[in-house]
Amino acid sequence: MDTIKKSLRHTPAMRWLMLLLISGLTFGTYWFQDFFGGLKTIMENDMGFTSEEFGRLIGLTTIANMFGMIIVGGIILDKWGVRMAGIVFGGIATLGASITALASAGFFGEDHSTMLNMMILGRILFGSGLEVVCVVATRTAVKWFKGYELALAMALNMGLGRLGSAMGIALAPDIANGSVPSAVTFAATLIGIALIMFLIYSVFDIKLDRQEKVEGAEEDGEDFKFSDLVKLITNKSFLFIALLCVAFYSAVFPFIQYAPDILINKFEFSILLPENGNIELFGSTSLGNASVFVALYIFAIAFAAIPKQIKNINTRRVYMAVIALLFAGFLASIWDVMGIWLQNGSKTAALIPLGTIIFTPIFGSYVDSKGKAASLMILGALLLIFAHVSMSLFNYDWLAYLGLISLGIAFSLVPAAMWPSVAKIVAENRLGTAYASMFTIQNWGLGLFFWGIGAMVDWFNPKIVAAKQAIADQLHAFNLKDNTITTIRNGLQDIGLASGQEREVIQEMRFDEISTQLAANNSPEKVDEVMNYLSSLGEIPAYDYTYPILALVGLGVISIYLAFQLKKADAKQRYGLELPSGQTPDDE
Ligand SMILES: C[C@H](N)C(=O)N[C@@H](CCCCN)C(=O)O
Repeated sequence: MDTIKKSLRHTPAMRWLMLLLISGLTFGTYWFQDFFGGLKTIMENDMGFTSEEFGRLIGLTTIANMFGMIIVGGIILDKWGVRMAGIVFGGIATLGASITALASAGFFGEDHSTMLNMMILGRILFGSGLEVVCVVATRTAVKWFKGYELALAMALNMGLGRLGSAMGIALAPDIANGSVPSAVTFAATLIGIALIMFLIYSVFDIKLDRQEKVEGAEEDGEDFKFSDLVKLITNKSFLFIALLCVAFYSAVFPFIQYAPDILINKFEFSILLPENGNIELFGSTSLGNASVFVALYIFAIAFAAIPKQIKNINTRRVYMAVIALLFAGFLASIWDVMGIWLQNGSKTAALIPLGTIIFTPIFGSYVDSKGKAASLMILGALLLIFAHVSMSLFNYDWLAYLGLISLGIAFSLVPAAMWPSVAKIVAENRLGTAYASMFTIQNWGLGLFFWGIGAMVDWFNPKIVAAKQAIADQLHAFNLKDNTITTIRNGLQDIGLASGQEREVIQEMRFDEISTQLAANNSPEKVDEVMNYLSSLGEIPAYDYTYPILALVGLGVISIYLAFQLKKADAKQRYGLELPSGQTPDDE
């Protein structure tokens, strides 16, 4: 007993401090993975990106993982332990993020292709660290929390990842303020800070290792083995769940990247928040807006993850009532601003990852106590189809909100049912191989759809793409500060007279209205601002997203087929996916 008392991880404050230190990497990498989603319009206006180039930048982030980086990372993790793996792969992610930031600021050259290619190089490096860093964080949580509040620690860590995604998407346009490099540099700095936090963690990790050796504790070894892989892929249930993982996540993560742009183009949501849509804290609107997300995260955890820790039922009820009251007060205080946020592309899209923080632990508890995992995956796939159909084939705001809510529920439901099911299908000593191979093929699907959706947007909207580029090029050619509204208008009229694909769109423009509006808006000085005005006036038509989203409906249909096949295979192979946690069909 004496030795147990001496180990750092047996002190609650130490465990939670360690969780905070390691979760920085989860938060920072998820932010960096997703924040470009909030910047797509600004990247088009300010940097001349097409949707295909945007998709290529995001899609190629997965390339190292497609070709086995997760497997290599897993092997290194097993050989070197969490400390070294975290430092090496966190370092690679930080280096990649820094290169992306420098490239976006024109450090390697200011021409479009140099910027794009160097940003891609940075993202490839970042992606090489990304997935392994997430596994490191999970393994580290196990190392410190096994025998203690492991489920809560994992929920908090995953929740911080989702919070990173949500804040990245929602706040990137505010941080950029019309200039992409500021937002990229901010995102890269977050990973840098997270790496420093991990280095501080490492000092405690060394100490724990010394202490735990005294206790004789070992890390749980889940090495990747090719012989295990062969056994896994001949198992029908595993095959169906792995393919479901590819199809489902490919319909969700890429959609989230494009969701702000879809809401802006298809449902006419705002690109930037109007002044009265900002919340101020200590004189800063970025801080104020960010604080809303942090508060929502705290409420989500308080509702979904903490009650399980309270054993006394009466205490739990009082606790829930107090949290509900506080939440109602908080909502009332931001009610008006929320109305404006729900009309803004990036703020609304950010609610999808944010919602999962509350719903995933709730569905996770349901799966633990009642089972029905395979049926819930079928339900999740159905919700996914509804979400994408409602946003591709229809044009109603209320239906889009319903679609987004369904997507948020599906995004909480399927992972909550899927990941514990893998643990039922696969023996514990093969779990490392199972997750590594699932993540590897998942990255093929993600890469294809991140890139493919952008390519499809360009493919189905050639005239709008050409017109946007011609207008942005013309505006960049001016020094807006030195030009009058009349010069801008005449310049736009000139390209309207030119030949080319863009001609049709530009000739439709109502130039008098453009001048009046630009003048009324205090003669904007940034290309991005002028482009946004033109879009808000309807002078630049919106992209048609129908077919790109319909492709995701196809993934939903594949998901539902796979979920049914999984249920059938489970009935034969008797893994008990429909049973509560800890029960097997033989117990019945
Ligand atoms: C993209 C990444 N490979 C992924 O699948 N992330 C999952 C979390 C998986 C956690 C498994 N214990 C996600 O839902 O973000």
